Amino acid sequence: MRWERRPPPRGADPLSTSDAPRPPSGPVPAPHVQPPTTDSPLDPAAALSLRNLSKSFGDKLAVGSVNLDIPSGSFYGIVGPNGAGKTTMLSMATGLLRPDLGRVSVHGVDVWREPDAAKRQLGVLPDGLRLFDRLTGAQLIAYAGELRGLDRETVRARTHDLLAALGLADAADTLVVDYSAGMTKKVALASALVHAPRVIVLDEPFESVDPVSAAGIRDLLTDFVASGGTVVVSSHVMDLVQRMCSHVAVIARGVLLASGTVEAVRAGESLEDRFVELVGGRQATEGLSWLRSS
Ligand SMILES: Nc1ncnc2c1ncn2[C@@H]1O[C@H](COP(=O)(O)OP(=O)(O)OP(=O)(O)O)[C@@H](O)[C@H]1O
Repeated sequence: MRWERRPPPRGADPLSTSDAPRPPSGPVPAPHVQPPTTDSPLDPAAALSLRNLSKSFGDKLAVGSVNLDIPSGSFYGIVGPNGAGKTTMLSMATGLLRPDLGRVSVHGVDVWREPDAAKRQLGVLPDGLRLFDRLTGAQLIAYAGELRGLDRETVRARTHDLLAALGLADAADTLVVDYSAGMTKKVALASALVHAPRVIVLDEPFESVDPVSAAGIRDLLTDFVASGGTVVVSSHVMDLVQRMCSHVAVIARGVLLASGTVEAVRAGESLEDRFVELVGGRQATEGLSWLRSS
């Protein structure tokens, strides 16, 4: 499918790291080059601008004072260990979860003060999204398009294009409840794209998706970025992020440890090695000696 041409991406950002407190143990500090701070104004030129974004669940700090600018036209990876706060951060950034503190804007529009205007610019694939699964794939995408105010003809044409682009044409009239996990992910992605957003935010988009479909989704996202759109993707697969993304942010225990271009963050190492260094190394498995065969 084709995407509208948009202004070219901004130049690569220098490495930046958060001014937020570091987790209590382990991480190796990254070089520190003028990151946005809690007091910096939201950056209207950024696709997403996060300031002092914070959220606790009871006593548990899920996200602590994240400051981050995601450049327009970037393919931005968010990486972190399980429970790091990625989903919580992305949910707050896209208007799905109200922050305790902080602000976020999408192309200069405040997500929590002007939610309708902000959400028109956003396409979101949340983790574990519940869908109206008694609709067919085609009906679900069309429903998402009409909710976004598109006229019937545009919805019909885009639904057709998206089903074809994501390899779901043969399942267009199948109920979503009968889709596999990977097909469900793809139809949710199609529903997030139908209104042609400027910024696409995807939480674990490749989970449960077969390699051929994953390559198709990657191509679609790469085309979208090439046409001036911005993609933000959380993933645990470092190799994929290193190959696919122009920028990356590393988050652990709710704190941003490093952010910037992939080249700058990995600093000559593989992203995976750098990630392990930043988040505090591997976990010991000595305690599982009973699991080893004798
Ligand atoms: N609704 C909730 N209620 C209570 N605690 C929550 C809730 N959502 C998240 N948390 C906690 O907040 C922390 C961050 O969770 P989050 O889902 O944002 O992490 P994540 O980086 O997306 O993890 P994963 O990679 O495993 O998906 C975790 O400790 C989690 O247990």
